[in-house]
Amino acid sequence: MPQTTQDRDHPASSDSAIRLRGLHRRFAGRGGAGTKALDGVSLDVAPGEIYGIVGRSGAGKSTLIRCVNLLERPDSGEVRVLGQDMLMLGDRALRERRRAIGMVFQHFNLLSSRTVADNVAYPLEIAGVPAAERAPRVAEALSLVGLTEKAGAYPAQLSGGQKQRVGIARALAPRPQILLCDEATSALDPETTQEILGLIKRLREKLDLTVLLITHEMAVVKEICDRVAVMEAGLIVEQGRVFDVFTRPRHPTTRRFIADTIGYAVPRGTVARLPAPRADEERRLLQVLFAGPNSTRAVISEASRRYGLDLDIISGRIDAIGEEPFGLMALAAYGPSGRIDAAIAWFGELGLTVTPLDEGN
Ligand SMILES: Nc1ncnc2c1ncn2[C@@H]1O[C@H](COP(=O)(O)OP(=O)(O)OP(=O)(O)O)[C@@H](O)[C@H]1O
Repeated sequence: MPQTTQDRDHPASSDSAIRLRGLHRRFAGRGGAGTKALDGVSLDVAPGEIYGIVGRSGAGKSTLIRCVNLLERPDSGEVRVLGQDMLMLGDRALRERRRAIGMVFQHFNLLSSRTVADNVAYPLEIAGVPAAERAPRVAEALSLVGLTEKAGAYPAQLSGGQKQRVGIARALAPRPQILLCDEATSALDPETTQEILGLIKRLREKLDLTVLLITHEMAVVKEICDRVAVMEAGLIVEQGRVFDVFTRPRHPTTRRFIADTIGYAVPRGTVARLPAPRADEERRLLQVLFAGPNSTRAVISEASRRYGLDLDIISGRIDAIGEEPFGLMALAAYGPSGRIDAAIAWFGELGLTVTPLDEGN
């Protein structure tokens, strides 16, 4: 089955740090046809980028990210990491290759009986790194995450954010080129989430890492990712640069994710204070997202003149993704239904994104 994806800014796949092609993975179910966790997924992650995969529970995100280091084997498809065809590797070569791929987990997966330093040393022990070499590598990894002074502590003595720093240090100890983050901030409070995302961003710069992360939170993608893929039912339904996907979402699932993150419903009290529409007109609440050359308020007054509508600005704010700003405005549009539709279509032609808002959430 062809992949229903809408891709933008696809990098040259031969240069990809991670290249996935046509991945299928089905899990046997009780009696029935089973679950298609991956239904033909292709993806390219460029070296040095932070790439986010977002989707609701059950979309197939975990299965996909686990296919990159072959914790999960796809039934069919191609997995290339740093140019290496992973599915061709024997056990020993695969173990070696995995050292270039660090992984960070939602629930940290630390060994409670080991100190912080011994947790970080663990993957080096498994890899057979001699003890004399391990100590400086552990010190280096702990310094990168700012936890040098906790080397002798046990996981139970740490906060959630500190535990995740240990998880990251452990992933970095074998000096990987790629970091996989499986819902790395989902168990953390918002402030600690920001702290960990900031750390991942700094580590990417400092160590030239390529980061692939999965999350169910579009806010994480907005904060940290360069590009994003939206997954649903084992498929990527949309992918592209985060700014483009946020400001011009094409797939309904993406629109819902974006609305949850940046959209705002109009408070009930505000709606109650709006004038009622006349008998021959309709009132519709709209959110207009401005980005690029037409991001000016003049567009609103021109739409009002062109289509003979009253367009009341209820609220507005400027937001940004990375360094790129965009504007969000809530409008109450009054006029005949057909003319409101025509104005919405005209906004669309100008490249603005218009979304109906619920009255009174
Ligand atoms: N080992 C397994 N055995 C059977 N079914 C599985 C297995 N792993 C995943 N699945 C099923 O495959 C589908 C995709 O699961 P997956 O964990 O990849 O989704 P997800 O997007 O990561 O969701 P979540 O955020 O809840 O983990 C789900 O329907 C899940 O129940």
